[in-house]
Formats: sequence, C-alpha cells, structure tokens
Amino acid sequence: SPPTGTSQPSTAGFGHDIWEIDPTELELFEELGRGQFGSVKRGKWRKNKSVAVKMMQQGMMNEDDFIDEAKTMKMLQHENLVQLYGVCSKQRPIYIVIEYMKHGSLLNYLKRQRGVILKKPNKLLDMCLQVCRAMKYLESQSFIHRDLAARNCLVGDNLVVKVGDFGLARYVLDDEYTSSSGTKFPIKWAPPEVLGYTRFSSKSDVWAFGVLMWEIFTGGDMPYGKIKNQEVVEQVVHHGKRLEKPQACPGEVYDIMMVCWEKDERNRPGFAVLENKLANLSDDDY
Ligand SMILES: CNC(=O)Nc1cc(-c2cccc(-n3cnc4cc(C(C)(C)C)ccc4c3=O)c2C)cn(C)c1=O
Repeated sequence: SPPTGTSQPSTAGFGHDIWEIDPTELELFEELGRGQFGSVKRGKWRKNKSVAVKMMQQGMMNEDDFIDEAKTMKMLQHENLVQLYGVCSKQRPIYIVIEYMKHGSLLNYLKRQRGVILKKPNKLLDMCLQVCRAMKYLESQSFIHRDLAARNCLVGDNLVVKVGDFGLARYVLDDEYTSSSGTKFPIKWAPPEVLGYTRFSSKSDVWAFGVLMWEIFTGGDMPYGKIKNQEVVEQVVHHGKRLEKPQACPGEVYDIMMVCWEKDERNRPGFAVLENKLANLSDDDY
C-alpha cells in the first residue's frame, strides 16, 4: 500500500454516468457563435463525430440543475431534435456536447436563402412540418420548449430542420431573459397567458410555432417589424391584433397560423392535430 501521507491521485474523476463525456476525447475548432450561455465551438468527438460544444460561461446558467436535467434531455431523441450527446461536468466551464448542424440557425438560413425559398411554398411547408414533428414528440413527452423560434432551430445536411435548445430557458440566470418584463424575453413569440401569468404549456409552444411558421413564410422577417415589445403586448393581448398573412403564404397555411394564435389556449390545436393539418396540405400540391 502507498506510503502514508501521500495523497492518492484521485481517479480520473469522470463519473461513469452515460451522459458524462471525457473532455480529452474532444477536439475543438472554430467558434460557431455566442449563445445565451457563452461561446459555442465546432468540434470532433472520438476523432469521427462532428459536434458543437457549448462552453458555459460561469454565472450565466443554473449549472447543477441543468446537469441534473441533462439525463432527461439525453433521453429525448427524435430526427428533428438536435441531439444532446452529453456533458463535461467535472470541470469549469462545463461543456454541453450536441449534434453539429452544418447550416447553422434556421433564422440565418431563411434570411440567406430568402430570394430562393420564398418561391418554393412546398419547401417552406416542409420546414414547418419538420418542426411540427419535433414539437409533437416533445408534447408526447410532456416536455415544454419555452423558447421555440426560428433562431432556436438549426439546419443540417439535406436541409433537415431540427429544434434546438429545448428546455434550456429554465436554466438561464439572466432576469432580463427570464422575466416577462425583461428586455430579452421573447415577447413576440409569447401568448397572452404567458405575457400575463407566465403560464407555459405545450399550448404556449403552439402559439410560438405559429409565429415560427410566419418567420418561415416571410423568409426570416422580424414579427411585428419595428413595433416595440410593450406595444406588441398591448396590440396582441388587448386589441386581438395578429400577424398578417405573408405574401408567399397560401390562405390555408395562414388559417393554421391563425388557429395557433387563439387567445384561449384551449381553442388552440395540439401538435398532433397541427401535423395532420400540415401533412394534408403538403399532399395537395398547390
Ligand atoms: C454553421 N453551423 C453552425 O453554426 N452550427 C451550430 C451552431 C450552434 C450555436 C452557435 C452559437 C450559439 C448558439 N445558441 C443560440 N441560441 C441559444 C439560445 C438559448 C436559450 C436558452 C435562450 C434558448 C440557449 C443556447 C443557445 C445557443 O447556444 C447555437 C445553438 C449550435 N449548433 C448545435 C450548431 O450545429
């Protein structure tokens, strides 16, 4: 046995929990951008797996709660969800290791491709369907996204669209983002019951999905243009104002957006119903 008094080197310390990733198996490359939590870099895991690595700036996120939740999030698997591969939680900053999406955020993709895709309504409809399928899956797992928007979706190979950062909103420590009166709160994607009582549900995700559909059919415009957040609350909640039909949007598609924006969440369809409505439209070429 080792001489007394020497401190035994602790084991590598990598918990053998399935969601713990050994950071020595990661190679990091260029920065992809900065998110709510800090820098995100492109990387390789075990030499052959392309990943994106979110490096959690200290103090931006409730790390312990997130690490605990990571186990649940890792179990959420769907072809239209950005896959969480694991975390490096035995270090600071902690790393979140996720599937790499070649074309970046859907919002930037829409803006870049605006001239081309606005001429292809069935392509736009297909993007809505992909997001709807991911949301139908989250709804079936009773998992609420809380910040569904084109900026939080990503585009990969063959123009697959995936929903990212689901549920992470719960761990943001920045009050400007979490408080519905904060400057970073996504007011323009929030329904009356969230603006009034912060009552999140899959039906508040449905409202946000309607706004996301509008973003897709406008090629990435800002909802309500330059109108200030508080003015949007007044118009939408108290005067029943809604986003107008985008030029590239067929009437039947706009009808689906409008039902997502029913004031009473009980009158909004769930994602399973929305998927049927969208799938029926995509069958009829128009
Ligand atoms: C060119 N390819 C790429 O750039 N690919 C990719 C870019 C990003 C990326 C890069 C920078 C910032 C962010 N980002 C954006 N918004 C966020 C919002 C939140 C909430 C909590 C506010 C919802 C949390 C984290 C983020 C976040 O990390 C992402 C997703 C992530 N992934 C997986 C890619 O494949």
